[in-house]
Amino acid sequence: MSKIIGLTGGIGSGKTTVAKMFTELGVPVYIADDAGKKVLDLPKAVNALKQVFGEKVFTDGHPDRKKIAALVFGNPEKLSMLNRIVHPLVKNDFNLWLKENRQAPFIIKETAILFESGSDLGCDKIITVTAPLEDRISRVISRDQSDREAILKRIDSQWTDEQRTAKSDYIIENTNKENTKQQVVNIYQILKHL
Ligand SMILES: CC(C)(COP(=O)(O)OP(=O)(O)OC[C@H]1O[C@@H](n2cnc3c(N)ncnc32)[C@H](O)[C@@H]1O)[C@@H](O)C(=O)NCCC(=O)NCCS
Ligand SMILES: Nc1ncnc2c1ncn2[C@@H]1O[C@H](COP(=O)(O)OP(=O)(O)OP(=O)(O)O)[C@@H](O)[C@H]1O
Repeated sequence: MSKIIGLTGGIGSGKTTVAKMFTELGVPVYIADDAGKKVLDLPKAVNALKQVFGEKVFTDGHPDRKKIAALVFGNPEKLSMLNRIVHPLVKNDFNLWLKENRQAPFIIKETAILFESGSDLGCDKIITVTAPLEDRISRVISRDQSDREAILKRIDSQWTDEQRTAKSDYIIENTNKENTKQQVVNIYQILKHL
C-alpha cells in the first residue's frame, strides 16, 4: 500500500501550487476540493442538501456553491451539517482513488481541513504550507474575485497556522515560488526513502 502524505494549509496558503509541484515530480496527488465539487452533484448529496438546506441552495436544479458558501461560512452549525453530507462521500471517493494508485510508493492528499476533518489520522506524514496572512488574502482576492470579509469567514472556520504546524512533520513556507519549489524537492527526496 502507498504511504499517505497529507498536504494542508489554510485558504490561499498555496497548497494547490505545492501539489502541482509534486505532480511534476511524478507523485500521484488527490485534491480534496475537486472531489468535494464532484460529489456535490451525486444523488445522495443532492437529496441530503434538499432535506437539510432546502431549494434555496439550488440554481436550475443543481447545488449552487456560491449560495452554499454564503450560508455556511460564518455559521458553524450549518457548516458542520454540510460537512456531514460531503465528507463521507469524499472519503469514499478517496479510498477508490487510493486503490487505483496503490503501486505508488507514496501519494499526496491535499486538503485545507486535514486536521479539522480528522483525515490526519490516516496519514503517515503531514506537510503544512504556510504564507503570511495578508499574502493569502490578497492572493485569494485576485484568484477568485472574492471579498476580504468572505475570505476571513473561511479562515475563521479553519485551524490556525500555529495549530497546523505544531502537528506537522514538514513545513513549507510559500513566499516566492522558486524557493517553494526547492523546499518541495527537498521533502520529495526524504519521502522517496521513507
Ligand atoms: C462550501 C462550498 C460549496 C464552497 O465552494 P467553493 O467553490 O466556493 O470553494 P472550494 O470548494 O473550492 O473551497 C475553497 C476553499 O474554501 C475552504 N473550505 C472549503 N470547504 C471548507 C470547510 N468545510 N471548512 C473550512 N474551510 C473550507 C478551503 O480553504 C478550500 O480550499 C464547498 O467548499 C464545500 O462543499 N465545502 C464542504 C466540503 C468540503 O469540506 N470540501 C473541502 C475538502 S473535502
Ligand atoms: N509563492 C507565490 N507567490 C505568488 N502567488 C502565489 C504563490 N503561491 C501561490 N500563489 C497564487 O495564490 C493563489 C492561491 O494559491 P493556491 O490556489 O495554490 O492556494 P490554496 O492553498 O490551494 O488555496 P485554497 O485553500 O483556496 O484551495 C493562486 O492564484 C496561486 O497561483
